[in-house]
Amino acid sequence: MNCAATAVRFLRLCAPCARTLPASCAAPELRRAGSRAAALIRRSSNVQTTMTGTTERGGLKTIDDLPGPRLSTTLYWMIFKQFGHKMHLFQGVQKGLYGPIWRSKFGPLDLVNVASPEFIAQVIQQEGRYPVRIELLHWKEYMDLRGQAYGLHVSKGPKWYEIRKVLNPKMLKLGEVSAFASTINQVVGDMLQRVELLRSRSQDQATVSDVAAELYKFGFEAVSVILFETRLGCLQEEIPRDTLRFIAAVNDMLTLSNTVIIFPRWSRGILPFWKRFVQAWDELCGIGQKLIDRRLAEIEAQVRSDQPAEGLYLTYLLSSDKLTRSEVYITVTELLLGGVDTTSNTLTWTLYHLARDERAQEELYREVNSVCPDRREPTTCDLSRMPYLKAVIKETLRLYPVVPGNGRFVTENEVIVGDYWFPKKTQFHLCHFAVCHDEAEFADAEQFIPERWLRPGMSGDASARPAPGLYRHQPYSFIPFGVGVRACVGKRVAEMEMYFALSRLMQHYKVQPEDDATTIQAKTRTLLIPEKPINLRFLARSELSSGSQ
Ligand code: HEM
Repeated sequence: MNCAATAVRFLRLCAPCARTLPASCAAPELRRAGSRAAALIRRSSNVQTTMTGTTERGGLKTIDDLPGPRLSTTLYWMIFKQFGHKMHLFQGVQKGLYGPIWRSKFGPLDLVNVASPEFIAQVIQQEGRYPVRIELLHWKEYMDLRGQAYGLHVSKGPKWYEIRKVLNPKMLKLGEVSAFASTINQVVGDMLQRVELLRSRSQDQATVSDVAAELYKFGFEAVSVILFETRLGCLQEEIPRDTLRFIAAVNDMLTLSNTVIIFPRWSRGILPFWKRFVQAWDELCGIGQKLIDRRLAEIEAQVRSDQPAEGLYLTYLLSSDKLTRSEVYITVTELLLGGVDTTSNTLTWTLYHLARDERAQEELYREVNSVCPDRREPTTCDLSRMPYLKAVIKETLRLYPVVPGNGRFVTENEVIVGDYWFPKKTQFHLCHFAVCHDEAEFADAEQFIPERWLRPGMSGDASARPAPGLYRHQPYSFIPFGVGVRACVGKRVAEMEMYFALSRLMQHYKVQPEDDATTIQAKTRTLLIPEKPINLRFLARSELSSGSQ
């Protein structure tokens, strides 16, 4: 994929104000670090705003003083060194060459890359009240073409915040999200049945091929059941035709989005991409709208017959009366876009590592089994007693931050990072992957060590391997769900899906690699995905000797 497209896709997912960090979005240590960074900026800044609102930059350097590759150098790395699909690794290479802040140009983008937790914290501190990740002008153009309302990705300023204010309470509050638990657990049950079916069909009665593709179906079904309050049948043996069309439309729109953004507007009549992009959006919105309208008709019928209209997220949105119908359509669609392959790829990488790390897998199994003996289905309350489970997911997100780079297009403020001054409308690229893999931030950074997320003594296993210093890291060195008011709105839902799915998979199966010798690398297609299919063996614990059950 073109490097500009890849960069754009990074930034699409990734986008606002540490000063207004809500409790739901950031851990206390993150907020403390945020205030430290703000104090640092205030102290070190010698920028003064004059009466006319212009800024004297004092002794600070500007964007033109930043080191960074020429376009020809970038192209050389992309094409000849084959970093086009390894943008996550490219962050580290460039950091090694230019230090923790550098400039790079990709197609239409002029990026300031920051790759240290301190600098990331400084950008976030100055991002303003209504942060933006990147301007998606082609999405806006589509919405204008169809006269549609703007959703989370196109709305700006207070309008964006109004939408977030409606979405947040039912998505980010732990207590509220628990209402989704039993529904998610049903979907997990279907996923387990599908694993059984696939095993039974495999030659060795154990292997599931392309685990990421299977978990994608799980991710799609799990988030859709909350958003549309309808089962789509993604995990059935025969996936319904409309569901297949829906899945294809999501893929097409996201893929074409990356192509369309890099071509100038005048090429739209000549090249086929814009037309196909519009078709994909039409299909996606059409199916989404149909699902929402169908559910709305059911709710209206319930209300007419004096039955309580109980539902999950859609009922809440429709009944909140704070969003127009058109805003509900687009918002639900955007939640779906953010919520499928993020969760599924994280789960895939988790299983991949556990399959190769018997000790960690057994530690996890022991924990799940001690909290929920005899394969009892875990509840949200049980999850709170599974620190190792959470540590395993965190460690996976550190090694494979599924959104490896985030973005901030800072429009409200001039920004100071280190001893550089940047004008308003500077596009920052926050190199999260590079930071997560930096030895200076994480001891044994390339190793899968869930214990680093446990406080000393939290793991039940005396032979666990944490070493002194393993537990410490700077809070902004690990922000897989982003940070601030613009952070991921689906974080709680994603965690719940992953915790239930992983704990129940562990209750039933011991996971092994199909082939020990093959390691599978990550590649970037916006998200960090496996470069080739991951096949795993799922050995039924009920058939194993009692020691490893
Ligand atoms: C492992 C799972 C997930 C990861 C790692 C993840 C990560 C992220 C990141 C890094 C951002 C950008 C945040 C920022 O700019 O500070 C984001 C935004 C977003 N995520 Fe997630 N996400 C995940 C799951 C989900 C799920 C399940 C949903 C939907 C239910 C979702 C919906 C969204 C939406 C709508 C945005 C844009 C929010 C806005 O711009 O206001 N995500 N996510």
